[in-house]
Amino acid sequence: MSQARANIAGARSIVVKIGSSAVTEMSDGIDLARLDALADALEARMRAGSDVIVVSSGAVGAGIAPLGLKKRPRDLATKQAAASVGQLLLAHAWGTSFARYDRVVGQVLLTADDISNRSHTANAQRTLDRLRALHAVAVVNENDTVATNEIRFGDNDRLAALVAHLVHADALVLLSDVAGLYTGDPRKPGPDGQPARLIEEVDGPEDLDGVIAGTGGALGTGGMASKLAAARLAADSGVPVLLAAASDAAAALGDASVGTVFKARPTRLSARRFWVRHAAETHGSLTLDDGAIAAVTARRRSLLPAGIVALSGDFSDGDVVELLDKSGAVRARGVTSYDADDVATMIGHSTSELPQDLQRAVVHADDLVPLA
Ligand SMILES: Nc1ncnc2c1ncn2[C@@H]1O[C@H](COP(=O)(O)OP(=O)(O)O)[C@@H](O)[C@H]1O
Ligand SMILES: N[C@@H](CCC(=O)OP(=O)(O)O)C(=O)O
Repeated sequence: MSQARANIAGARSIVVKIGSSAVTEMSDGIDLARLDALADALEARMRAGSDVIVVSSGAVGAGIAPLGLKKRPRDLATKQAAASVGQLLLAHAWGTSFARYDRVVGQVLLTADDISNRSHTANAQRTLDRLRALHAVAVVNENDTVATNEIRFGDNDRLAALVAHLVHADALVLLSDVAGLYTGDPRKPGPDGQPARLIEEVDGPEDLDGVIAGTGGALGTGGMASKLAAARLAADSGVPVLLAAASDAAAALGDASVGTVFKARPTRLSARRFWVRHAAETHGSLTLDDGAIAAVTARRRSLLPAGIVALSGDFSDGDVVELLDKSGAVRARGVTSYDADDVATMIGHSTSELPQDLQRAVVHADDLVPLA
């Protein structure tokens, strides 16, 4: 067995994300038998000594049938209505299922703002820690009824990876309706007419060459692309990921012998750079000339005002901004040392031309993270 699988099998703290497709059915709502089987596997892992946090999707899926809807709604208001009905049922179902083991469940609903705002992050972290200390299992979901399109995590794969980072988990397990990552959408033949193949191990980006990450099922949100993005995010924080079928939960949470394993990067991003890269909300952008793009991405230099050609947004010093190239592509993110009004006066000037109080870099190299 590979080291990454052994690390997941032996992880002391683990975040387990359960997809909508694993716990809900379009016409019947929550599938209680499948949910019980998942709770059995989660309880077994806790009894074996691991701390487990569950991130459960399925609120929207669970609300579809009771509201008499025919399919997963697309518009935000109906999705939120379905989630408000479904979340209640989902939390109750988890509570009832874990009660078979006298295990208490705590519901934790988070918005992206809770993770990008440092004081909210600390509160969420404290709640999760205390639930663990009290032997209760946290069941986390996005707080769908207040999350608008602009401020959504987008999908629970991303939320689960951010939670894994937040609680310093040793492993992330994504349970879906598919056995793992395939070379292409397993529902379709590949471009060569051959069926897609299961990839057992992803050690780095080179193992994803040619892989087609397609859309999800009728109940899921992000499909395979969001799982790959989440695996990348987890790898950045040093957390290995196992992607497996929910029907294989006992093996996935036992010896990790099933599904696709994503190795974590050996050198993890510092907490601050991880926050800049993945978690922080951005408040504006700076457009850079080609020389400045090369300096900040390839040579890892600080951003000086001479390389800035334009700015947008009303940011304050300490905010995270996007650094764009001239085509508008986001090439890096970083913490600005000045507010937008100051940067506007500095654009294009060399440092020596500026007054003493404006002679620091606009974004210091330590606070700047290039995007691949
Ligand atoms: N390369 C791929 N490998 C595996 N599954 C894929 C791939 N491309 C697309 N998919 C689809 O993604 C689905 C899982 O995504 P999704 O429905 O969003 O799951 P969940 O509800 O568990 O988050 C699978 O059922 C599968 O059909
Ligand atoms: N918060 C939403 C999650 C949507 C979502 O990301 O679904 P999935 O792709 O199945 O993990 C819900 O509970 O329905």
